[in-house]
Amino acid sequence: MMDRRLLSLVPQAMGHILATVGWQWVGLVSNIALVWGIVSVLAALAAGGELPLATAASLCAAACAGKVASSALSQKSSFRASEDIKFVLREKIYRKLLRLGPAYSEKLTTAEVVQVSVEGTEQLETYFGQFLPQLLYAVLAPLTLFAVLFPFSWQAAVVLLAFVPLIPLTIMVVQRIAKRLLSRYWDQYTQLGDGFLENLQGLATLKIYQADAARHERMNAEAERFRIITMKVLRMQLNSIIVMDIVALGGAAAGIGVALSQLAAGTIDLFSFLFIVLLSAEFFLPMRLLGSFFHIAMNGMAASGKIFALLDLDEPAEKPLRASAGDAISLADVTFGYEEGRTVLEGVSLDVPAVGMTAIVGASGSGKSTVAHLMAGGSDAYAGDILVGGKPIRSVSVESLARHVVTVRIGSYLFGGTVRSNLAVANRQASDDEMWRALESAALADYLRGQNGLETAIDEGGSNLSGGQRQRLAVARALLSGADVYVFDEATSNIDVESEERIMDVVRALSQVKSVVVISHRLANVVRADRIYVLDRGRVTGCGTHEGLLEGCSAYADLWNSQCELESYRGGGAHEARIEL
Ligand SMILES: Nc1ncnc2c1ncn2[C@@H]1O[C@H](COP(=O)(O)OP(=O)(O)OP(=O)(O)O)[C@@H](O)[C@H]1O
Repeated sequence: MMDRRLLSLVPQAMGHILATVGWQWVGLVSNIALVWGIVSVLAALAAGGELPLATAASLCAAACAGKVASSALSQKSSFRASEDIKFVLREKIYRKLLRLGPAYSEKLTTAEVVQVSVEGTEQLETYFGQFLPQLLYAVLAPLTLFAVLFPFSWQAAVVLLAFVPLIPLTIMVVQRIAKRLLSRYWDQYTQLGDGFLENLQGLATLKIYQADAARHERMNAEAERFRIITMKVLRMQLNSIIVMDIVALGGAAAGIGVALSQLAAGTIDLFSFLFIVLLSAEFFLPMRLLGSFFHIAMNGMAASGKIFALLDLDEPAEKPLRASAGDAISLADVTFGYEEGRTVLEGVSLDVPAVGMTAIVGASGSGKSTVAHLMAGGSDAYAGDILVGGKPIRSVSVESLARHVVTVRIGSYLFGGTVRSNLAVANRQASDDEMWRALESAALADYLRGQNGLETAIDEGGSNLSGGQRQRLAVARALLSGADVYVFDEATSNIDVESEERIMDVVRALSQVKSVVVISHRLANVVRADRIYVLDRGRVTGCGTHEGLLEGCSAYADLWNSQCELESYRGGGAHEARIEL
């Protein structure tokens, strides 16, 4: 109930929780005083004596003022107890995701992260602001009332107090069922969120293939499963509230029954009887209210389990990477698969020198992009060694790695905004001149001069640009980043041949001063690379220069010849060499 780890997240909350309980207690004392004032008038009225109106009126007025003030102050403290939790948790989740880096999606889904950080933290607000103060108050209030009623009728006070623990006992029984049910509820909730997000992202594709109706039905089925589990949760909550009500009302009735029998026997007077009757419900109200908060708090606790599981995920070490003259990337005997039982790379060894162009070629599906994925720290789940600047990549912080290696691939994301804001993502300090130079290099400057220059509007995902323009803007952005290693993964696909040639000129110039890795289907782009690695079904089957590979690597020669045939058929004829095998 009192989760130490949750409490340690916002240590200042405990003070506000205690203040809330204190003000609630002042409210209870005011209530007792109010009942005292009313009962003294009623008892005097029944006895036919002089009415203590002046004393009762001043007591009631003071009690009412006390109730109003304590209610306002306890609400204020309750708000203070909960106000930090959302901020603290969301900040922790955000920072954790940054530290996990691109590999985070291997461990949890985006929908899961969104749900725990939005709804999960909302429910924890109730846990801190309402449930925890109520938990303490629900113990304090019956003990106070017991002490007050004991002198009037110890028997009634004992009976009333004896019924109070039955409510937490009911809560404990419900908690056992609730824990399992709520964990299933959250699983289905995140599953539904996942499906929804995916369908939304792929909506255009679903529409094109008229597959949206089938997806709609699948989502309906998932939503129905979620509805059923939600109803089960609600039913469990309602049933437990009914049980708690029966215990509370039964306890009050038992206490009143004892007091009534004592009144009939003449062992207590009317004042004592009325005092007990009017305060008996107060014994149970705090516990009963605790029961109502309990369900929201339980939901929050279930979410906190997921939040802590996320916060506890192993993260890459925080060592920064110091660039040195010998900086490069090397893979030594790397074996990797995205799924268990399916190897995508097998014993891959390759070296990327600190300066120069390294190319990776191979048939579709041979594992080229997977090598780029690992070079960018996309996964830790490989066997073998990957060294960046001579250090194991696992020991390099995500931030350092991101500054060191930049990847441009098909569909690199463009943000809604302007050309300037998209370029600033890579380098916030870049001047207009630097931005224009990068755009010039990426063969996009002429087009943008005809538009609104750096202020040209870019729609979300770059949807108002052609595929080639999108790609060229992504290349310009990468050039601005000032990284040490550039990985161009099919970065010039989607681009007309003329622009492709211009970009490849820039890539070649870049490789004179930086480390450049080029992954390209089009071998003409890598003919002048310093070293070419040939991948075949996840294995390196050749390494050398273009000329050397044509002679010594049949897989490369096959690829080259088939591309030459295709391009001469299309009338391209861009290649200067053609060998006969
Ligand atoms: N995210 C992923 N999850 C599971 N399998 C994947 C994933 N990405 C790639 N693969 C699989 O890994 C293998 C290698 O894919 P990869 O994209 O590295 O090849 P590639 O040589 O770059 O291909 P292409 O030239 O067509 O882009 C393929 O069999 C592919 O199905």
